[in-house]
Amino acid sequence: MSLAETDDGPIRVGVIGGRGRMGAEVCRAVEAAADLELAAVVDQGDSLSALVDAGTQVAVDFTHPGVVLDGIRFCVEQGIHAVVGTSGLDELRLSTIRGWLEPRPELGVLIAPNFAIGAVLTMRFAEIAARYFESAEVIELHHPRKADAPSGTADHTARAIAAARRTAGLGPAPDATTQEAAGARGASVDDVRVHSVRLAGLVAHQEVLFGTEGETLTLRHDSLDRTSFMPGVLLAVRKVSGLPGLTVGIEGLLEL
Ligand SMILES: NC(=O)C1=CN([C@@H]2O[C@H](COP(=O)(O)OP(=O)(O)OC[C@H]3O[C@@H](n4cnc5c(N)ncnc54)[C@H](OP(=O)(O)O)[C@@H]3O)[C@@H](O)[C@H]2O)C=CC1
Ligand SMILES: O=C(O)C1=N[C@H](C(=O)O)C[C@H](O)C1
Repeated sequence: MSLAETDDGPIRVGVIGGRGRMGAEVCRAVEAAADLELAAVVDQGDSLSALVDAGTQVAVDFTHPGVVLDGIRFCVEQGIHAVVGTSGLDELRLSTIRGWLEPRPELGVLIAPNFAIGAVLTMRFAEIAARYFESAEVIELHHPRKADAPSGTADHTARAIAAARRTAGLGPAPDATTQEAAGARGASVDDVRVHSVRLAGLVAHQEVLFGTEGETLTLRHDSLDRTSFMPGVLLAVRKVSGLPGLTVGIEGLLEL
């Protein structure tokens, strides 16, 4: 039996980055779920082979953009399904992962920029709203220990807005700025401005601002605690073995 096959017992879950902020929360959530078993916890300095030794069927990765590909590649080579929350997986990296999966059509890798239901809905609402407004900007706000900027969620949101604007035939958002302090207008992600705030006391938050003649629309989501991500992570863990290939986002699992 390959590691990814189930024997109708609890799903054996391994957590990569299991001593980090998200990884530790995932370990607690898995331990509290009757249909899941925490089989292995791997962190910096540990060998990924512990996942295999423990008979891991689904690995969950919350590590760092610099190492996430190593974990995914290892899982695919070892026949372990993977659920990945780590940010920094751009289109180029996604196509590399698709290439690794080609010889393993039975395996599932699910990557989500954000597992919180409110964040998933915010991205969907933003995509719907985008074509009705001349202007759109994204502000993401996070805890100061976050390694990357902008956040994966903001990057995904901005690209979804940009795609919807293109489909609607909208041109660039109006902006007459000719003089600015470096960074004052944020980063340009697919021509959508994204502003990153890092502030002690915050967890993970995002505002999407839309504006047109005489009105604005603001979408805001707040993850006040990392437990907000757990229902989405556990849903992905339960479903990934039935989703062969690469899946991006949990929208499909929520039937949005
Ligand atoms: N998709 C989503 O819903 C969410 C995604 N995230 C993303 O998840 C990632 C992790 O975030 P967070 O938990 O806050 O970060 P942390 O830094 O708290 O956790 C990452 C953990 O991974 C460990 N690690 C580093 N390298 C390796 C390696 N090669 N093998 C195994 N473990 C390793 C780190 O160890 P050490 O500290 O020693 O380096 C650390 O314990 C980020 O990319 C973040 O953006 C976060 C929240 C929600
Ligand atoms: O690092 C975090 O904390 C988070 N990272 C993800 C991202 O980069 O979008 C998801 C969420 O914003 C929390």
